[in-house]
Amino acid sequence: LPSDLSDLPRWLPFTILFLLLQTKLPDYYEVWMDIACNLTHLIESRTLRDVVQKMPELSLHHLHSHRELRLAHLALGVITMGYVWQEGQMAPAQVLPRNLAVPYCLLSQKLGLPPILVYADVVLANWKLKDPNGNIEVIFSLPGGETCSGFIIVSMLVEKAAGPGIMVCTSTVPIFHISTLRLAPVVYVTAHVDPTIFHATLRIFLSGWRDNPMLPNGLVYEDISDEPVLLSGGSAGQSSSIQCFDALLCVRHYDETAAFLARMREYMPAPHQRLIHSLSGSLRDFIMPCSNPDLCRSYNSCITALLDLRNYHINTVAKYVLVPAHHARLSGCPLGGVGMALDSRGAGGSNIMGFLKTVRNNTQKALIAEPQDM
Ligand code: HEM
Repeated sequence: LPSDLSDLPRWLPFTILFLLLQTKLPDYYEVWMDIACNLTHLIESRTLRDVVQKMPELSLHHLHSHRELRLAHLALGVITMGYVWQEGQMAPAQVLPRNLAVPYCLLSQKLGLPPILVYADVVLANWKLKDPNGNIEVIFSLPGGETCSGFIIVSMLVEKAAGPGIMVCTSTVPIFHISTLRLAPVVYVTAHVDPTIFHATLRIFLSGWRDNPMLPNGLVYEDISDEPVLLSGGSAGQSSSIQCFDALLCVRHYDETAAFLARMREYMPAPHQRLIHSLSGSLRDFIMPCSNPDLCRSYNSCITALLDLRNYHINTVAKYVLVPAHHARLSGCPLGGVGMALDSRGAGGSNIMGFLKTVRNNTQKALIAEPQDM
């Protein structure tokens, strides 16, 4: 376990679900909050870039708690995505202006996060209670209306469902309790996320500036670095929960697949990275030679749960990325070949289906032969 247990509340993704109810920043940051809250409107009226350019350059001195820092990172993250992609994929901004770039990079440095919207922002830190019954809603939305909020909330519910599993990972409770992990919330995607809107709108605002043909050289953060910076967009590949399960259950990935997942870890909060690292052990090697059928079955049921999730996810990606891309091509979408640049590649520039199937197959390979009951 990470040695610094004072990290604990920040350490566990699911804990953030219960603790990060910060929805306001000190008044000094009103301008950031106003822009982030009105993002969709400002993008649709194509005025966001003008508004951002006129924004004063704020200092970070009035941000005190970790929660305030995280909320500010989320706010500047959505503003940055809106600024870069306001005009669509065809005309991304090449330079992030100083009044946004400087506080955003300083804040990112403070938090140990990259200066781009990450999963830990847009999902883990982007929710608030809607009513006393525990219903939730997003704090900031990107364009895409209910599809956007639905996508964020479904991902958040997956994190919440993963919570008890993470709890087991960090305790000495017998492993078979992990098989109680239920990732059923992912099925809500189809009810709340419209494939066409996801594909044509939301996906663009989550795109980054690494391996992205629309911003091949990256983005210049004015007065931070003269050289453009390359950063991947937001992806649930940055979910620390799923990587925690892989680590604990010893699901091994290789070559480019492992490299991509490792790169996604760099977009997670440092305490989450440390947790994943500390869980990577030899549980499977311990179970393998053991002849206890219950233990083997419990282990396999965990792997099967992960496998089911990944199979479901592959079908979802086909429905939300590949099918709409095909329709757009058939209908002679005005974006032509250029706008489709993201279709066969994920947010990280990976070949989507090949990558996801390899991850799934590696999960399957972790299954172990169960000994006969004694
Ligand atoms: C409309 C719904 C979704 C779509 C279209 C989608 C799309 C993708 C794509 C294209 C990738 C490839 C890597 C990348 O481009 O970054 C990916 C990876 C991944 N996604 Fe999703 N995703 C969806 C929902 C979710 C949800 C709700 C979760 C749960 C938190 C999730 C978890 C993951 C994980 C963990 C990976 C890394 C590969 C793995 O470990 O299996 N995705 N997703």
